[in-house]
Amino acid sequence: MTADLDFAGALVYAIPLRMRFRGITVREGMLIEGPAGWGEFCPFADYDDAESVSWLLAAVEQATRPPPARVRGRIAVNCTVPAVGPERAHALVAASGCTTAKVKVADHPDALSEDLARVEAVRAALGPAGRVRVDANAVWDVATAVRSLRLLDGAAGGLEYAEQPCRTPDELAAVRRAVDVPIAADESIRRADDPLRVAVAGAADIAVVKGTPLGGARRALRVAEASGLPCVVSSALETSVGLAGQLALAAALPELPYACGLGTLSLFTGDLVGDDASLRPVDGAIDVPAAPPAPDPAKLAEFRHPDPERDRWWRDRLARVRALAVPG
Ligand SMILES: O=C(O)CCC(=O)C1=CC=C[C@@H](O)[C@@H]1C(=O)O
Ligand SMILES: [Mg+2]
Repeated sequence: MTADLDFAGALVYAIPLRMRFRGITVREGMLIEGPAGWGEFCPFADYDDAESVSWLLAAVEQATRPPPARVRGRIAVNCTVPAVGPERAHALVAASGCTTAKVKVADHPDALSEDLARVEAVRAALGPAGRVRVDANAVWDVATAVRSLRLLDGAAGGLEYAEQPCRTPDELAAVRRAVDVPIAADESIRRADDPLRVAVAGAADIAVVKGTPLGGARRALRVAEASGLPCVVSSALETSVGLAGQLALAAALPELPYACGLGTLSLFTGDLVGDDASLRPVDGAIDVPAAPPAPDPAKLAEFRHPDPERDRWWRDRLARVRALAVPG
């Protein structure tokens, strides 16, 4: 299946972010061309080779197969608010055109007062009809999650949901029993040994499905079905090339009751496709492209990784992950 892919000609990119997100300030990855278009291979540095196999499968699916059948052509998205001060958070939300915002919280051990101020500012920017969700990226213990979520729910004037407050499904279930805020599972699904078998029903109200780390749109659709829960599609900070695959997933899900976390190009200083093809939200939603957009040569020249050692690191990583994906 991978014989048609131009692995040797894969391109390594580096795009600075506008603000630190998930501990990174520059997003790196690779673009790979195949018979159906371009795919993006961009596991974060903390994903080891074995965990990166599914990221490669997502790139291969997109470069070799057409997107799955869609049931919608436009995807409502949330504004993503990193761990920034309240003024910046307010400005980001006000400029986004979105009516839902996802606020990063628990960025460091003493973050709660900053988190409360950020959430209040986001509510003020959205007005009473907007929706505010938070994401703690699995760092709280159960007691801290329960205490923090009660306070954040108050500061937000009602939270839509809390994403991955703790690490394990058992901890999520305990938090879910103790608070009124709905719970969404993210890392419990995308970093599970077998996302098709992970039991999040009972531990969560909502499943966050990310097509890129889950092995592509088709595999993510199976994970969504196996979860038995309403789903939110969320980005893994791809350029427009990889985001197209995530939008294809969001377009194919039978039900999509929540805004998706796919407005993340606002965190980037640039993109790899032309400005007219860049998958940025307009009025809080993104139109699903018919096929993954092709990179623009001028943008590739601008964002080609400037460090030859880093370029080599990505090529070596791709070779190792390919060897794991296709043994022998
Ligand atoms: O869901 C969103 O609004 C944006 C995407 C997002 O938050 C994430 C993207 C990439 C890595 C993750 O740590 C992070 C998440 O935890 O959901
Ligand atoms: Mg998350």
